[in-house]
Amino acid sequence: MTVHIGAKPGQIAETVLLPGDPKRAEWAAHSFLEGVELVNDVRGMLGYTGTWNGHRVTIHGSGMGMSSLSIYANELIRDYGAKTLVRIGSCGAMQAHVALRDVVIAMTASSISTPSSAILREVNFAPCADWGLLHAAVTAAKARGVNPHVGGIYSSDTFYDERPDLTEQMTRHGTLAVEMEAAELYTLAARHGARALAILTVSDHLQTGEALDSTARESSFGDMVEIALMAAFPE
Ligand SMILES: O=P(O)(O)O[C@H]1O[C@H](CO)[C@@H](O)[C@H]1O
Ligand SMILES: O=c1cc[nH]c(=O)[nH]1
Repeated sequence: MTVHIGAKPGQIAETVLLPGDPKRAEWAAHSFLEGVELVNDVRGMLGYTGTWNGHRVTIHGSGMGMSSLSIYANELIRDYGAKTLVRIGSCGAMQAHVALRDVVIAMTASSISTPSSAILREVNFAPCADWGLLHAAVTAAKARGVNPHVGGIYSSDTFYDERPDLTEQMTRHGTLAVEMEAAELYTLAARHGARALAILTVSDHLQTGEALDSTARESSFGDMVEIALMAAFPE
């Protein structure tokens, strides 16, 4: 047990899918895994372990924002031995050619700062996805008939952003979408020798103002979960 995860040693798999929303962890575990066991509910942050095609997988909420993700990713990697961490999140599209329900795979994630900035100090570290996972996710998406957008995203510290100039600059520099966790996940994985990837589904659009309702969000997230599992365990 750790401060924030009640699982016993051995109850967390080496491969962990990390949605921000603990309820998405519950839904994905029961929809895609077999032999599902609840392994954490400390603070309502649900984590489940089961199998997918015979492979052990944990699906565990990360909470919203890099500070929350940092707590769970640190404990999962350092205390439970997680080696592959795939974020399965929602995001806001920043480009006209990225549409609602599209899948975005983050090659890299820009940020203003992350919880790791204090360690990295003057270095503008470039957090990047694990190449093997990224390649496998693109292959998996295409095999499912999904054409993902692959490129840079922005990991924001705020959901209610009051810097339209910043959004404008990120958009101008080709950033595909905004979310709130990937930059710190990639940085922590790099520090601890783990593999990480963020696969996102577009839930709203910054340019058009369109947004999925909560039911549509759930039904649109299935592709993302399957792509994450196929990328973690390629044939
Ligand atoms: O849907 P999740 O995975 O929570 O991801 C996005 O949604 C939350 C904001 O609503 C932030 O956590 C952001 O990164
Ligand atoms: O962080 C997020 C997630 C979805 N949509 C946004 O605009 N921001």
